[in-house]
Amino acid sequence: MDGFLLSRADRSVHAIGTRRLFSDVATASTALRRGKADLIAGALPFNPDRAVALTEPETVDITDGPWDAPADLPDLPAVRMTAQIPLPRIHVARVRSLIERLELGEFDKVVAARRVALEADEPIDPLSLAARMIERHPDATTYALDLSASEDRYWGHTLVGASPELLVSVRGERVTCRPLAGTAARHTDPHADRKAGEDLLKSTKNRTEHAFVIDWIRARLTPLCSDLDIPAGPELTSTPDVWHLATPITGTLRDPGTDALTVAAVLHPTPAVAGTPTEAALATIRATEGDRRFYGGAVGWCDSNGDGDWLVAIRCAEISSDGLRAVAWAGGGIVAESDPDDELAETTAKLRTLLGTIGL
Ligand SMILES: C=C(O[C@H]1C=CC=C(C(=O)O)[C@@H]1O)C(=O)O
Repeated sequence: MDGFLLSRADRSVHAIGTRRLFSDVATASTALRRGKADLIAGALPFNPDRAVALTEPETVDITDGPWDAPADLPDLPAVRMTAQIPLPRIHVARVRSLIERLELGEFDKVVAARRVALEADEPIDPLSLAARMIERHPDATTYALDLSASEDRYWGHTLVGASPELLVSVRGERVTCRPLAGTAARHTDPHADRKAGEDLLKSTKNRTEHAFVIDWIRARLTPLCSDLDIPAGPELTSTPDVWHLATPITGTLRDPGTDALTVAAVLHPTPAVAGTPTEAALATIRATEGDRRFYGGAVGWCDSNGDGDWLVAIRCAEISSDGLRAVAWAGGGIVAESDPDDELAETTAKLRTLLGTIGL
């Protein structure tokens, strides 16, 4: 796939071609400010020290409403799961040992993720997968983008997902964030489903997990924003697969010249994907999981006015250049009160976003 797609219910951005590559956020932001680029689109990796995948595209098509997929996209092939990394029982054991370290006070929160490897006999077309995700997750922001602009090992790889989590949106001076943290699986029985949501909203463990994210966003936005409006407690939101705790946050940029890409880089990685304190969480994630690549990163666009939308790159898969292999990730925030088996079940529910879309 050549290009970038970000589709949500009210608006979609579809960009094609590469006019220019950017090695880091500062260079990209400077190009926008100096009028050397009209729009930059792409992704920041989970690890802020690794290479970004940011480009100025050749053409950009911005339309109202979700992306209107062409009728001639190839069908999605049958896909099979070939590995779970780590094995589910190892994920449970890993979470158990993280809880021990949390109880000792080594850190306050850490996000533990696992991944599944997928194989197909025919290529998975990233845009076909995106079109299917838009249908199945109309309230999420579906994204699909070429990662080739990053390091060579991403040549021809694409990232496709449907994220429910807005990292930041900037329109003029107005900044909006909608962090998520705290999860419960949905149920088919409406009564049980409603109760699962209500229980989540009351859960001290989940509210604690959520509060770390809000504290981080408050601390990172305070130097950048005046009139920061952060509700006292979270609200409930849902995807077809899970309930989440969400907090809608708004603020006004002190310097109207601050662009959306810069704000995204200041906020990333929030404790919704890393943990608290951030450095200790990142070191632990690196040691246990290795490189998360672009899972848990940020994906979005920013124009020369500084406006833009950046989503947390979750509920996604990275597809190989031949389209025959993919890796999907899901993680969950671990705090001292977490239960290891529940955490495994939570990642399974989150993986449904991707796996359910491809018929697994
Ligand atoms: C890290 C993920 O979800 C984040 C977003 C919402 C809820 C989360 C949680 O409850 O742990 C996570 O912070 C993921 O989907 O892989």
